Amino acid sequence: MTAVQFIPGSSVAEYLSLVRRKNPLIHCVTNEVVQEITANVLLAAGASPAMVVGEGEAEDFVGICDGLSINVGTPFSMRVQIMKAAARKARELGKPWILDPVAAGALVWRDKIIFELMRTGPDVIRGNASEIKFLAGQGSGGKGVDSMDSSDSALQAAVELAEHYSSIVVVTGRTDYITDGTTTYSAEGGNPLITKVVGTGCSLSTLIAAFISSTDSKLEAAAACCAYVKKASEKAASDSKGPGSFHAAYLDALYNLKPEDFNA
Ligand SMILES: Nc1ncnc2c1ncn2[C@@H]1O[C@H](COP(=O)(O)OP(=O)(O)OP(=O)(O)O)[C@@H](O)[C@H]1O
Ligand SMILES: Cc1ncsc1CCO
Ligand SMILES: [Mg+2]
Repeated sequence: MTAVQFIPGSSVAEYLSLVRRKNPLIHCVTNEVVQEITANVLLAAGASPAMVVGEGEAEDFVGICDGLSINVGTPFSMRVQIMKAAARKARELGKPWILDPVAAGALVWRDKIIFELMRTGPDVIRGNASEIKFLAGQGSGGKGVDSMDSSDSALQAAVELAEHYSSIVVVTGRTDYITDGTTTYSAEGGNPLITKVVGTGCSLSTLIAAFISSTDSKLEAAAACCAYVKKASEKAASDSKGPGSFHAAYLDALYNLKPEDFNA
């Protein structure tokens, strides 16, 4: 059994402050569905998004950005070449990068791409429970892009995946687990309404890129990011009537939450 610890509020405050101070530039190679929420989540939290996806410039931009987020949500051959080249460049330059393995387990072509990207050494792999279980050799994936499993049931898979790829693994759900295979943090709370807004997982991955780009303590920073998002999700749910108003309230909550709010 893996021992799990909470990320303390003081750490959430510390890493959120670092993001706000550094305002990291995050290179997003993500899917068509979530471009808007991804850019706005980064801005609201205090980072700077840039969707540089052209074949002539994506690789060069890795040299300019502070962190890279790769999301395989809507792959096609040119996009795949660009993702692989950007990932290799990040590895070569030592730039932090995160992989979001959207719908892992659902489609053979996509799975091959995901495994190749995982072998390129992401600092963090962030997925929902079904994705993480599949990648660890358990289960057959979710319902398309959605999870069919609880994050509790994926904790052991996350630990094994982290050990195997020497990467941090974040598995999200009712409870988020953040592990490097040795130390495991959890972030609890939030509100299930967040799952009714598309791209909240994808944009979380990109926000984790911003947090890990702001410090060398990447595991703690990734856990702090999850706890920050859980709190914003709670606040947004209490200020909204359904998915539409939640979307706006969530951006407002990310923007208005202050590091001091986590010290209490
Ligand atoms: N049952 C739940 N209760 C509270 N929060 C949840 C629940 N399920 C997921 N979340 C939160 O929703 C966010 C997205 O996680 P999820 O596991 O749904 O990602 P995802 O399936 O990759 O999302 P997407 O593909 O739509 O971007 C995370 O912040 C997570 O903590
Ligand atoms: C709905 C959807 N389809 C491909 S990617 C994506 C965004 C959520 O992962
Ligand atoms: Mg996802």
